Amino acid sequence: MSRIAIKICGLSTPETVEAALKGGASHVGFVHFAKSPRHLEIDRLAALARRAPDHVGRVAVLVQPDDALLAAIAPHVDIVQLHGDETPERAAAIRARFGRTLWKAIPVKTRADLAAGSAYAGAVDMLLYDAKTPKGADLPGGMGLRFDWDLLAGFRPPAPWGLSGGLDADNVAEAIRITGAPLVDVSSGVESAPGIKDVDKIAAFCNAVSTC
Ligand SMILES: O=C(O)c1ccccc1NCC(=O)[C@H](O)[C@H](O)COP(=O)(O)O
Repeated sequence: MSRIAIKICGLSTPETVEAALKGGASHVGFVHFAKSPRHLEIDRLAALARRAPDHVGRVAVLVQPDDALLAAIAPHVDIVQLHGDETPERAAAIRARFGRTLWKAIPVKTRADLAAGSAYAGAVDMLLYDAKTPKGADLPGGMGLRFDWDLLAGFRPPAPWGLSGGLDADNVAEAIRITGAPLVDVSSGVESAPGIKDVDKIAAFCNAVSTC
């Protein structure tokens, strides 16, 4: 396994889950959000999550989930990643009620956006700095967009953190060099088309991270 944690997100087939595991991913991510090309119904999400061994974190990516959805999905994963406009109070309540490790995506376009993470320190276990998607976009993540990594150079995140947004095998080493990210998260950059993961791209991404 790489020194830097790797989350391959938006997996939707057994073959691509296996490719992530073979590449040494520390986390595998599954999206439950109807507008996403990576959306998985709960039974399929659960079946894919079961393929990961205990040392690999299984992450459910959710957007403003209500308690009923959380009750249905949380038993199948180790980590819930909140990727919507959930408040710190709602995040803390979810963590307390469902007993899962909680990650919160922080959408970033400008330096001012980084500050939003502070309010979640103590309420969640990890902050995932991800590129902000355009107003009115169907998806709050998974669009292959990147933000200016220099914003994170010298920045002291208020909690454990990871980097996301527009990463791929060609740019991830530079992103890690600039930001010092301890975890990198990728979706579009290991796809051949939206929602279609590519086993060779997953291998290349994991390989690129392992050289860092
Ligand atoms: O991937 C999606 O379709 C998605 C939908 C709704 C909320 C979040 C989503 N993805 C979140 C992720 O964790 C992605 O890995 C992250 O945004 C990076 O995506 P990309 O820039 O495509 O690598």
